Amino acid sequence: MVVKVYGPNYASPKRVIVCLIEKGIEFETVPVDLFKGENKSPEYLELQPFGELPVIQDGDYILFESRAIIRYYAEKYKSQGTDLLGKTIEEKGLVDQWLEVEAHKYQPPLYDMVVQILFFPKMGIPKDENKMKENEEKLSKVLDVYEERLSKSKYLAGDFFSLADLSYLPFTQYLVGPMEKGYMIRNRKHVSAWWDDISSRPSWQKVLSFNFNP
Ligand SMILES: N[C@@H](CCC(=O)N[C@@H](CS(=O)(=O)O)C(=O)NCC(=O)O)C(=O)O
Repeated sequence: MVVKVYGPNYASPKRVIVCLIEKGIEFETVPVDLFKGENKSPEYLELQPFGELPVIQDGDYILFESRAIIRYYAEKYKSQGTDLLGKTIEEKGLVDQWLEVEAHKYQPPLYDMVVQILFFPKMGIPKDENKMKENEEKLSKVLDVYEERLSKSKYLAGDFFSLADLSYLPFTQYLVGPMEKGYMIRNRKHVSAWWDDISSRPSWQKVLSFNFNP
């Protein structure tokens, strides 16, 4: 059964897509246009009651929350493609730790900035400069922790690329790309080297090359 990924144009679904590519899992995409409110349609809400992207359909199995989805496929296809979970229970613990840090410390301030810089202008909503400054300061403190960690370890969970690193790809791409805040990465030597390493992976380059139809 081919996995259906809803909302390929957006960052959280890309977190799932890059994982499927790393694992060599066949998928197809179903466009969902947030600006047309298609994520609030009854059909979509039937799949994802919070009306957020992504959701996947794998036969009768439906799953939402991008990090739950990548954990599911990393486990289900553990012996296929790149091992993204670590080998020992201690490594798995560190993968989970840095995945949780990404979800609860890195993503929230960055998501607020993404919405303000990339979404608000399309919706005619003015930026809140104070909020932007506050979020950039929060994100900067989190990146300082990564700089320290990555001065001791090639990847966040250890000397292997894992879900913990993969999870950072979509939104950090926004940061260094359309948000024009790449200096937050480049000003940190070890974070910069880590970003160059993970973002140059063929899987992520493939995601960037897709011309997903909105
Ligand atoms: N924790 C969720 C967050 C999903 C989420 O916020 N998705 C955004 C799209 S993206 O910018 O994260 O890619 C969305 O649907 N936003 C529309 C909305 O919240 O109504 C996940 O990781 O799947």
